[in-house]
Amino acid sequence: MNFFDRLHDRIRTVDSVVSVGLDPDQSRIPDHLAEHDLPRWAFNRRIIDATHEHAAVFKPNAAFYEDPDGWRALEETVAYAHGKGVPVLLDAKRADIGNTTRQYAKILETVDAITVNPYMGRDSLQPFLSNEEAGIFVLCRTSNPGGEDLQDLELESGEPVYERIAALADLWNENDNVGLVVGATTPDELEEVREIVPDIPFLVPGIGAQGGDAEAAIEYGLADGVGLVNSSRGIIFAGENQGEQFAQASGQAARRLKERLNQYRE
Ligand SMILES: O=C(O)c1cc(=O)[nH]c(=O)n1[C@@H]1O[C@H](COP(=O)(O)O)[C@@H](O)[C@H]1O
Repeated sequence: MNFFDRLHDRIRTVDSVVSVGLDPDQSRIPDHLAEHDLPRWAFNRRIIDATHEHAAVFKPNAAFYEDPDGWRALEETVAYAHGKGVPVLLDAKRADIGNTTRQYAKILETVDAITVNPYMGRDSLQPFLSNEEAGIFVLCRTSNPGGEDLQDLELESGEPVYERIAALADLWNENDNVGLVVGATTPDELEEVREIVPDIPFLVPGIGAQGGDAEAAIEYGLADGVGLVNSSRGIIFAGENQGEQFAQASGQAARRLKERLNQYRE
């Protein structure tokens, strides 16, 4: 079954478009978990237990797992999220020459969806795009301040680069498996990209810690009700100062974000 059909079902089941970002910064994991064999896994397991009822997906960012213990923690985390019935979107922002991307794309046997970087063009993404079952989220207009450095540059046609990426993503969407990443910190750009691609679901990061616009994230991020609004630190570290109760605060933060976003959903 196509990823976006599965996501549609998941969103309906939990009545939520919240993507819970699993970015377990080791310097912020509660002290009482430090003695655990894999503190990041111990942390994530408790976060998943507390938030899964509000999670349309879990989105681990690969940057937080790139060492041997991290890989094990990620493997456990993905399996556990799947055990709870929650799809996993790996935020890896991948792409390379085709021969290398063919290797990268094997991760889609383990996770349900991935973020990819369009900078190297279509052939660098083709092994991902060819996977009909997976969700492939192409970076379009990112939420960080430097997102404007390249993505806002005007082409000869007068359109900014991020709009061209959106138009290209539409062409790349032969398998109905492409999404776009557009940050909530630039609501005008969200609106513009939505006009170019009415039918493509967005992953909208930048809510919470980055201060993005939740209403715009829903108004423009969803296509036919399908899309994702991510918060990572705002959920997983909501109970940072609450010791062993930390996960309970994360559950409440996820539920509050769900309810806030649901006010704007039709
Ligand atoms: O691809 C992403 O998810 C992403 C794209 C983007 O434009 N901005 C952005 O913040 N992200 C990711 O979304 C998450 C945001 O985390 P918080 O700011 O803690 O909610 C991080 O994992 C970022 O790497």
